[in-house]
Amino acid sequence: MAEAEIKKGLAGVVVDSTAISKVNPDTNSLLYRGYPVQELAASCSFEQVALLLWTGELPDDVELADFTAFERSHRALSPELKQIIDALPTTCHPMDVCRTAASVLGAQDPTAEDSSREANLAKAKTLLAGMPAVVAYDQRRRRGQELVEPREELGYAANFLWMTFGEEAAEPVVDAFNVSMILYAEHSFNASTFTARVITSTLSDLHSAVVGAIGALKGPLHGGANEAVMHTFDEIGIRQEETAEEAEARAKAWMDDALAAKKKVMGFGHRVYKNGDSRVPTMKAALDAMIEHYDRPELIGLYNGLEKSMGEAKSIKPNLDYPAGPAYHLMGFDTPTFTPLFVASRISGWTAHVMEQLETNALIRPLSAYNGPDERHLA
Ligand SMILES: CC(=O)SCCNC(=O)CCNC(=O)[C@H](O)C(C)(C)COP(=O)(O)OP(=O)(O)OC[C@H]1O[C@@H](n2cnc3c(N)ncnc32)[C@H](O)[C@@H]1OP(=O)(O)O
Ligand SMILES: O=C([O-])CC(=O)C(=O)O
Repeated sequence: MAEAEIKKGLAGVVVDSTAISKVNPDTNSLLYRGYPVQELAASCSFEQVALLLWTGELPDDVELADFTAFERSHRALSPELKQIIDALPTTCHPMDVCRTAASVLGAQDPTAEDSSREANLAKAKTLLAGMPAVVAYDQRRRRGQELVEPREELGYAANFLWMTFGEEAAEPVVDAFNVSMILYAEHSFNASTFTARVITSTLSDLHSAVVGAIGALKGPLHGGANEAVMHTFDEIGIRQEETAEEAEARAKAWMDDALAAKKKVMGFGHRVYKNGDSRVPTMKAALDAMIEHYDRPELIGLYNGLEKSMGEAKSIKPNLDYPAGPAYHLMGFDTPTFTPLFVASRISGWTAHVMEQLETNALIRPLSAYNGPDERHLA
């Protein structure tokens, strides 16, 4: 067999088609089912966007009301799942709790083995409705706080914040959180979605695909970067008494040192976008709103300092995780909770891909080039 060219990391390889989203690095745009993500973020709720991703169309009033009623009645953490979460050490990463919870929810679901589109859509809706309670409760128990029950009169974003903090969030915070959920929802064949599609391609079940996707998202080269951004801010040092200019100067110096030491700085760079991530301007605007709301100008100084230095030294632009990290910090989330927030959102995209994969399934099984020892024999 002729030697095949190896495409490390599948970079530049088109493995299948999708109608769910279009990432276009040339125009720096992202469409969900044809709609620019910025327009969706400006006008829609996360619930509407999830339905769009799953069904291909934005819901009409009746469809939205049906889903809203379903979502609001499936938010509570079951006593069994709560007990399992309580048994996990608080030293484990919250992504481990998410992964475990998704697996438990699969094991508890009587329709888990039914991979019809109808059953998978119902499972996707149930998972999306149930994950906020897992993420919120896990952060609370680590702080020694009690479970907060969901409130049916609140929308998804407002209720998520309510269950996490036990108080009603201000409107600008709910809006910024809703925007982040929409921006994180879907991004074509990224590593976690591809993982979900690989698992689905074996005709395994939807929950298994989501569990695998959570594992793939955890790494700092993917979803884990939103936490890593905050670790960078912490390493530079957040000094509330500082002006934005003072913070910017320290951040620039930190970045210069980091790049001189050939460090990879999380929150920058992207496999597909080489000219800036299409979602960053919208998330940056949400971060700006949070900075204003909480009156924390020093954080924008850190943000600008890192971005400028990276841009000047390497022309590498921030990705979505860069503004999302400090925005979640300002909202009050603990840093290790950031990637679970990404999970809660991306469940919509992952499950849409599971359903799409099954429509025209082919087992995903690439080839490898062997570079081990030549054939040899025992004695
Ligand atoms: C929501 C998301 O998942 S978005 C992605 C989140 N991930 C991160 O923020 C992690 C940091 N970024 C990175 O590691 C990379 O940019 C990736 C993995 C996202 C994309 O990487 P790839 O397309 O594989 O590019 P690769 O890692 O080969 O980088 C190309 C060059 O840019 C440099 N580079 C890329 N990103 C960074 C970075 N964040 N910091 C410093 N240098 C970087 C690389 O060192 C490399 O330089 P070299 O050619 O001199 O060796
Ligand atoms: O597309 C990617 O490789 C990573 C990403 O930005 C995402 O999953 O949102």
